[in-house]
Amino acid sequence: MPSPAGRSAKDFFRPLAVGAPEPLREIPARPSRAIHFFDPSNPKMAAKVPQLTGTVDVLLGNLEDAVRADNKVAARESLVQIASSTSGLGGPDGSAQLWTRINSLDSPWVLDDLTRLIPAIGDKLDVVMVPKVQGAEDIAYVDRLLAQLEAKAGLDRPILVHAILETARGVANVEEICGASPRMQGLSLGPADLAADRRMKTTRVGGGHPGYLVRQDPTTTSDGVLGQERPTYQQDLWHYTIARMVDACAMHGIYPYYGPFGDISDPLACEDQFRNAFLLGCVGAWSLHPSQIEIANRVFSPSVEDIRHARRVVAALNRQGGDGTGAVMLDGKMEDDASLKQCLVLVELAEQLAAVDPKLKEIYDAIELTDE
Ligand SMILES: CC(C)(COP(=O)(O)OP(=O)(O)OC[C@H]1O[C@@H](n2cnc3c(N)ncnc32)[C@H](O)[C@@H]1OP(=O)(O)O)[C@@H](O)C(=O)NCCC(=O)NCCSC(=O)C[C@](C)(O)C(=O)O
Ligand SMILES: [Mg+2]
Repeated sequence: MPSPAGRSAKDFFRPLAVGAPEPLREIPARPSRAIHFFDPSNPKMAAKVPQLTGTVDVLLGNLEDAVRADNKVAARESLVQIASSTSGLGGPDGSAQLWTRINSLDSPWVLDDLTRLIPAIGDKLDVVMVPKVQGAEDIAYVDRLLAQLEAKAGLDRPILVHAILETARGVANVEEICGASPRMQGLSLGPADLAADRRMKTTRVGGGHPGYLVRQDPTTTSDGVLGQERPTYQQDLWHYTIARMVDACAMHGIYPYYGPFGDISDPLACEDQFRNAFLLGCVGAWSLHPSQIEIANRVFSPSVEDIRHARRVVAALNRQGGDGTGAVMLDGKMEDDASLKQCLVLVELAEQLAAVDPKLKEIYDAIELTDE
């Protein structure tokens, strides 16, 4: 049966152009807690890139929305200059990955974005983020074009593709988008465009809304008197979409990300939104302002408490049988093969992060287990 992208199984991992690099069989789990957006045409932001390189997992040169139309060419050219001149940025050995968000596929700029960037800095670019992806056909278009450009540029490493879900059709097609190409690295939520496309009645870039709530039922006393207290609980507008993204990504072995939180002045709500996404299965979020990098780095790194608990569960199950099967009691709770698997998710993530973050390594290494 053909894949959603129309390719048979035997052709799925064939390069789409003669001389293009072999597609990857597995998407590497490179830490990407914060994808930090900068406008390369903004001199102040561009000047901050070298100092951010050691502090953030991913730097993304944004060419799409938030870059003025009359700055599109300047942004593209400045990105070429920044990628060529910043040490430690991009490529397999970069201390920060280099991503770009190209203009949308129906825009007048996108063809020049790709034909300019790939030959000039294709060896540095790790991931191309494609906005407003509607279905597998959009990924197929970018996939073939990237293969042609990689072959022409003589690149030996395939550039990966990340799709933003920001239309109702994109959400409806989320599974086929994730499976459309071996280049697919992950998905981000685009809450602002998605809200507009869905005709939601919000005006924010991500985050909640005080009107989206549930209210507790009225309470009555034993005398039948109606109580006045009716607490309300704000709900998460993005839960449904994030949950769909997480399942689609897990099914295809790629990575889900929350996306942007536009209220820079509310770090607490930003942290909560990021943490919800982390707990549901996302590996990172976007940072739009330098102040959001620390929030994402902290939230998307497992806590000391989680790692201590996870290691205790691993140790307890190993003590029992050595192969991690069976059931044990720890702190009054049953732990078994399935809770072990959850704990291993956290332990493996901590190892990946410690490999790139020396401060975190020190913190995780210092955790002591009190059990015998
Ligand atoms: C919000 C803004 C206007 C506040 O910018 P500001 O200059 O007013 O803020 P500030 O607090 O005064 O900035 C302090 C310093 O940090 C710099 N700075 C500030 N931001 C950055 C940055 N990102 N990277 C590097 N440096 C930055 C800024 O230039 C300044 O430098 P200075 O100390 O030399 O004066 C600004 O931060 C910004 O433009 N951020 C990026 C916005 C962006 O990329 N938006 C697009 C992604 S969200 C989106 O597209 C939606 C989506 C997914 O498509 C969909 O939901 O549909
Ligand atoms: Mg958008």
